[in-house]
Amino acid sequence: MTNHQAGHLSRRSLLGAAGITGAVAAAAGFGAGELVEPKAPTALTTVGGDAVPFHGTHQAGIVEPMQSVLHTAAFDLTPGTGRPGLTALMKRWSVVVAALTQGQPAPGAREDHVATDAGPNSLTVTFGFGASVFAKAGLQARLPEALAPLPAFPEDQLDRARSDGDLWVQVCANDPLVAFHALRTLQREAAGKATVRWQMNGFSRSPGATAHPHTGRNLMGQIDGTNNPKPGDEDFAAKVFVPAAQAAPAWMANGSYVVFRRIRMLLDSWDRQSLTVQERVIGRHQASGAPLSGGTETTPVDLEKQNPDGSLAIPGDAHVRVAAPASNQGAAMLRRGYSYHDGFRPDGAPDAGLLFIAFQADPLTGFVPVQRKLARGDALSRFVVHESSALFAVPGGAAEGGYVGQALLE
Ligand SMILES: C=CC1=C(C)c2cc3[nH]c(cc4nc(cc5[nH]c(cc1n2)c(C)c5CCC(=O)O)C(CCC(=O)O)=C4C)c(C)c3C=C
Ligand SMILES: [Fe+2]
Repeated sequence: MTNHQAGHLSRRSLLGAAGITGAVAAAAGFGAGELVEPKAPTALTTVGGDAVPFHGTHQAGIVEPMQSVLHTAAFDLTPGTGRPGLTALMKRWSVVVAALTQGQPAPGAREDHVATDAGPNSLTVTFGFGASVFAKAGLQARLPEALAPLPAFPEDQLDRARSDGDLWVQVCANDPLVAFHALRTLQREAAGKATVRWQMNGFSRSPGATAHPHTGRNLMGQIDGTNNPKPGDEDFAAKVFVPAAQAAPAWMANGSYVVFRRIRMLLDSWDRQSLTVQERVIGRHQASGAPLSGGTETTPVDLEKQNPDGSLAIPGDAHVRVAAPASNQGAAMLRRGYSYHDGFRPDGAPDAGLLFIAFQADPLTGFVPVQRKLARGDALSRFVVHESSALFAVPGGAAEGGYVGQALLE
């Protein structure tokens, strides 16, 4: 039993006792609640103490379970930074992140105490390079073909100021102060070399929020992420990471490509649909996440299954049908999206949706064909608007004493 559960139980039993004595308490002139002893302070739990290694074959923040808080930002190099400045920045960012992810202060930086006592809280920081940085740093010869600009998809309403960028950072943690502190530290360390181009904030379920942990939900209420490739799958690495042996360019060995899309949900319109319509749009039951073809959340989707009247159990334009690898020559990606809410728009509608983040070995055989198909025939597209877009090369992880991007920059 965790400290939290113990606290909860003792409070519940105390409340039970208070129920019995409530009448006596009221008669004595104070509420029954006041008889409840304050909960004992909870020590730093395993949530706060959890640390994810920074060094490794792959960067952290890709295969790890999602944390509850996301900050993601793109930086542009300041004029004149060039390759030496970029190299110095990646070295410095790596040193700082290696420390912060282990709950240590950033070496050589003034301690601001924003995250003091908070523990590492599963902090991960993932770095990427956008196509635009290669010319600025004199690295055109090392630009991966896979970083070719994403095509324009029908119905895209992209804000270019909140798209693309030279460098990408994804900061994830199970504590908002830890996440903010990491992002702010990265920004400070970039002074004179790079400035923030855009920044967005996302959230997911808190660790321990449910006694039956399952795949998280998005702001439409759906369980989202069920049919993601799983780290235990035989072909997981081939789908998500650039194989070291055949990496082209070689510096992308063990790296990945991340597609970022800010996708606003038209929640007022969504809320006006019946549950039946909502479930047919996705092809899964809302409460359980089970496919409309039957079973439980984890039952494989049966795209052939028919209803007694001969109609398809999973409609022809259902999101899971159109997005499925089976409908896209096996195209797959690891989705690690976060919800966002940026208040309300002038018309009163929530400015909210999904910060879609998907890692794959090659976007040209991952995201691009799937999004092409979704943009043409996905029932969900009536309820979403793609507002920002970016593609970044995410190099492999740093070795002890090394830094992210070393193979590119040296
Ligand atoms: C181009 C790729 C995709 C975009 C963009 C996208 C947006 C998007 N998706 C949901 C909600 C769900 N998606 C689900 C499954 C799913 N989605 C994609 C791809 C994109 N989604 C894939 C490849 C899959 C898996 C398909 C399969 O193999 O079955 C699901 C079902 C649960 C799950 O498997 O994750 C939901 C729910 C939203 C709301 C959204 C844009 C806002
Ligand atoms: Fe999806």
